[in-house]
Amino acid sequence: MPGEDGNKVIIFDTTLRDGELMPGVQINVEQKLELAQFLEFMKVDVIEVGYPAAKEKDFAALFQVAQLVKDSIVCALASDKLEEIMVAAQAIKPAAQGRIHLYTSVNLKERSIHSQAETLARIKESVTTAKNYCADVEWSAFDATRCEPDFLCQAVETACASGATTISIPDSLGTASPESFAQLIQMLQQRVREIDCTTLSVHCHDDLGLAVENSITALHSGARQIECSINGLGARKGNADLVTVVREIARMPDYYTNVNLNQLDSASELVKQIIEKIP
Ligand SMILES: CC(C)C(=O)C(=O)O
Repeated sequence: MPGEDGNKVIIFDTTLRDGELMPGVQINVEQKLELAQFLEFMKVDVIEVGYPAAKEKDFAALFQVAQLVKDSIVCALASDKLEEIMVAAQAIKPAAQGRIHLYTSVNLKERSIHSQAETLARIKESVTTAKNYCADVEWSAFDATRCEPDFLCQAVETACASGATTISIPDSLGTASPESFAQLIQMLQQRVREIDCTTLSVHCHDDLGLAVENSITALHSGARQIECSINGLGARKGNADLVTVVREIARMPDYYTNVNLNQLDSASELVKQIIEKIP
């Protein structure tokens, strides 16, 4: 991975985006602002604030967070549709450090050469377009753990060649085991040479209660960014819990994060209070 220090693990918080997909969770713009400022204060590296093309309030939240937050990267999610990329770019315009996070589903149900070629073309076009707006572009291989491995390699190669600076391998439905997830990450490291020029990220869901273990295991296979959320909020059973991930890494001799360990309990409490206020 690029950068001066290969042992640093980048902490990417998605409480404000994937966290809101947990049944019953809603976070309003003021609460997003409050939590984003706290995440910056505790030195989270990347804050994913929302999906602005899908939710109008996320556009407002992103635009305001982007004006206020200077030390963390402010990130907006978009699919590979060009209209969505433009909305994401507008939402993060005021950011001192902005990121556009793109995703494309790589688990193709119909495995025709035609649909594979179309998907690769969409990845190329979307990453290239996002790069015109923002130097920092993350690309996620949605449903990577259930994708055909040869096609996953081609998709990742395409995203790297088109200029993605971070490649994320999500276990979108939370079906992977630590062994199978580690093997997948190792396979990509071995077969896609260009991945070395990017930061390799993981995004694990907790359907089997393995999101933290899968994320930590991936570090040994070369991942250097972990996507997680405070109190593990996220779609269905949630994402890897940031508090646990950061504490686990702090106990490991080979890796470190920039996150202030003394603020973890307060962050957890703040999110609990926000959830309790939901009518
Ligand atoms: C959009 C992507 C990153 C996602 O949330 C997932 O794969 O679970």
